[in-house]
Amino acid sequence: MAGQKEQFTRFVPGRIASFRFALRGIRLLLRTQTNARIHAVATLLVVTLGCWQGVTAAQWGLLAVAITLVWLAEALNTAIERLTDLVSPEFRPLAGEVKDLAAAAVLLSALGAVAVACAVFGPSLLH
Ligand SMILES: Nc1ncnc2c1ncn2[C@@H]1O[C@H](COP(=O)(O)OP(=O)(O)OP(=O)(O)O)[C@@H](O)[C@H]1O
Repeated sequence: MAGQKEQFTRFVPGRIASFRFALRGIRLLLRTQTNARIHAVATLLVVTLGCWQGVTAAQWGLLAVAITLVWLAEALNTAIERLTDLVSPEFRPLAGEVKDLAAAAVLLSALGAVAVACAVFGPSLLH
């Protein structure tokens, strides 16, 4: 019983520390990546438009998935870029391909988000 309590008292600060590391990653993303700041503005615009248009719960779900995928791709792209610079600071075709592929993930997710935004907001904006 005492052991379980001790484990729990160690578990909670560990989880809080992990959460703080993740928040540090988000701050790093916003501070260093112009694209992340563009995503932040786009996210605010979409949420504002969604509130203004009174979109349905299902549409909010679609928008949330699309927005999350773009942020996820941007965070992983930044991590991959940094890891590539760490492993291969010199110019290497393979390192370039790794970065291009990571950038492709961001572009694909952004195109998907534009498609979702068009499907959700298009009909009401056109009328
Ligand atoms: N070490 C390298 N070897 C070969 N090509 C590279 C290397 N580093 C970068 N490149 C090429 O330059 C491109 C831009 O790389 P860079 O690290 O500057 O990303 P970035 O433009 O800062 O990306 P983002 O705008 O997402 O931050 C890569 O997609 C890749 O084609």
